Amino acid sequence: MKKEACIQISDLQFQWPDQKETLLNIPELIINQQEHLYIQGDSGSGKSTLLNLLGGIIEPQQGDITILGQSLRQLSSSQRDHFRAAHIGYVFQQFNLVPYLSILDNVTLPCDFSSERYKRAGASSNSIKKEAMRLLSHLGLEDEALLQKPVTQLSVGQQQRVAAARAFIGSPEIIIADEPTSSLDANAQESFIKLLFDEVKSKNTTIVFVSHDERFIPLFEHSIQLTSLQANKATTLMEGGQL
Ligand SMILES: Nc1ncnc2c1ncn2[C@@H]1O[C@H](COP(=O)(O)OP(=O)(O)OP(=O)(O)O)[C@@H](O)[C@H]1O
Repeated sequence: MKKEACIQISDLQFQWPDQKETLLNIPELIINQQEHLYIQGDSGSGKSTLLNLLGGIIEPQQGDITILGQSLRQLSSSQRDHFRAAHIGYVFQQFNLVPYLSILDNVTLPCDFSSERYKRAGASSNSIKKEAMRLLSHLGLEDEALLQKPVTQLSVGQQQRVAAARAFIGSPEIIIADEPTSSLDANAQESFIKLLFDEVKSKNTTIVFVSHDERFIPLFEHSIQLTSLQANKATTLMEGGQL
């Protein structure tokens, strides 16, 4: 059976206003549902810019990005915000947990911004709180005493698991993970990646993962390398095993 495209990029060019050259030039990229994309590149090569384009936070000067069959170009800025909240979960390098919210309230936060995520989380486990507990438990955080702690008192690895549970709640079709393992040691990185892939296996989820750690490339069907302008080269894109 033919898989549906989850992310489709065609003829994309992007340049920041103060830059002299095109930062990103991606003629074509198709990621089907349940396939995963690994993005690597030097500092300044445009990784975060590409993630922002995929999330519809910024718009390209040329070309089109279609997510789950919806061209982002056809949406207004507020429609793009709504679309992003409903369909994309984020895990950031610094986790971005809200310090004055409990662990559970941090995890359920995306459900406050998207009725779709709220409904899907409730449907998975009868209530969004139960779904948050299920995700935390699956990610190795089930100790009741631990869950009472303020997020500021969690270890880096624990904070990262809370951030991952928050990304997964309400089953968004895409998880964008921007260097999520960079603050962990090598063993913790591997176990985190395993948990991430375990959770997506049962769902129709695509992971877009930015990292410098090439150990993880074999887990991804697609990998691209962005080249930095500072290196005085044109931005290039290589896909699928050319790395
Ligand atoms: N809002 C912005 N306005 C203007 N230029 C920007 C903006 N954001 C990023 N840039 C520039 O675009 C280039 C790519 O930046 P970007 O943050 O996408 O790179 P990156 O690959 O994510 O880097 P890093 O690995 O250091 O996070 C850099 O030259 C940066 O200065």
